[in-house]
Amino acid sequence: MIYTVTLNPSIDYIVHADDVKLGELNYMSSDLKLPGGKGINVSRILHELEVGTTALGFIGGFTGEFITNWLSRDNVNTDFVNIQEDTRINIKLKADSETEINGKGPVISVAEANLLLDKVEKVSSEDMIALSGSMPKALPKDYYEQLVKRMIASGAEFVIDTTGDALKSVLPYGPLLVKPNLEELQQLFDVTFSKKEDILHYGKQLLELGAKNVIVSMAGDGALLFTEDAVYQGISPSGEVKNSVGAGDSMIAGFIGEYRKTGDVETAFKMGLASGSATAFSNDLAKKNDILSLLDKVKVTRI
Ligand SMILES: Nc1ncnc2c1ncn2[C@@H]1O[C@H](COP(=O)(O)OP(=O)(O)O)[C@@H](O)[C@H]1O
Ligand SMILES: O=P(O)(O)OC[C@H]1O[C@](O)(COP(=O)(O)O)[C@@H](O)[C@@H]1O
Repeated sequence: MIYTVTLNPSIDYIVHADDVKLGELNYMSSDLKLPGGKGINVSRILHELEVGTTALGFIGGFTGEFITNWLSRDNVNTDFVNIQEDTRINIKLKADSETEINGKGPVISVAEANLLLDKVEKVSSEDMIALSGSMPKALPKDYYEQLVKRMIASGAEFVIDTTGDALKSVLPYGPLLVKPNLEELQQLFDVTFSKKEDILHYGKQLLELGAKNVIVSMAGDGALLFTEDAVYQGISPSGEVKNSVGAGDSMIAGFIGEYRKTGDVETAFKMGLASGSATAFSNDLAKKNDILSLLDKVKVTRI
């Protein structure tokens, strides 16, 4: 079973507007509400790929109900901790350019936080856990580290997709995969890349700090995979981008789902690239057939 953990789920409110003028009344041309939050997206894609998954995390209020109803309608397993406050709403404004305004997230009580720690302790060595996304401010700064300590005691492997100090703090515990995008990698090391060698250098740094595999994702420019033995360059297929929200989460799901089946990082990387692009080319997250039809168009070379 692959468990995902989303500490700060969201309704992603996708708003299309042709011409937005700040300070004036604007009308939407169309809108769409989707369940969001990084771990939930990972679970939705794993389910599409027919990999057993259960989404864990904190969920609350009418917004939380929207998410649980959606997931239950799609038969995605969940085992959330129900919290007192409302799950957040993240605004994704698609006008001339794409603007995102993510909510801070609800307050989570100490008792609620402890319930999730107790849940992850019950995983077994056969399971994998994907920890994804930002933390609501109310949680202690070392909450991700607390989660990791509790679950690796069982021997389960974990992957983590978060940023900054929360990411740095769990690298020594040996995540199977971390997947910063270019911007997140620069922020993590407080640097600005000017050439490809910079990306290669800092990608390898993450291996040295403890990650077993690293993917640096670069949106339409594909991604780089760093393993113990080699570096691979992945080229994404081209296509019409409809909504790239969740492309990174889809990439993680594609990678870990395939890795569980084959144990082969290169094939897993291909599935990750196809899943990320298939989501970028869809309004919602990708469907299985969209992902599979892109697999042949993904190119991976050892560099
Ligand atoms: N415009 C695009 N065209 C083709 N593939 C894309 C595009 N945007 C994202 N992808 C695919 O999804 C992956 C993850 O996207 P990226 O935007 O880098 O992640 P994140 O959503 O975490 O910022 C990319 O490496 C690529 O494979
Ligand atoms: O937890 P964070 O970092 O605030 O991000 C949450 C947002 O990220 C998403 O999971 C999308 O992430 P990616 O585009 O990086 O795959 C949205 O569904 C959600 O609104």
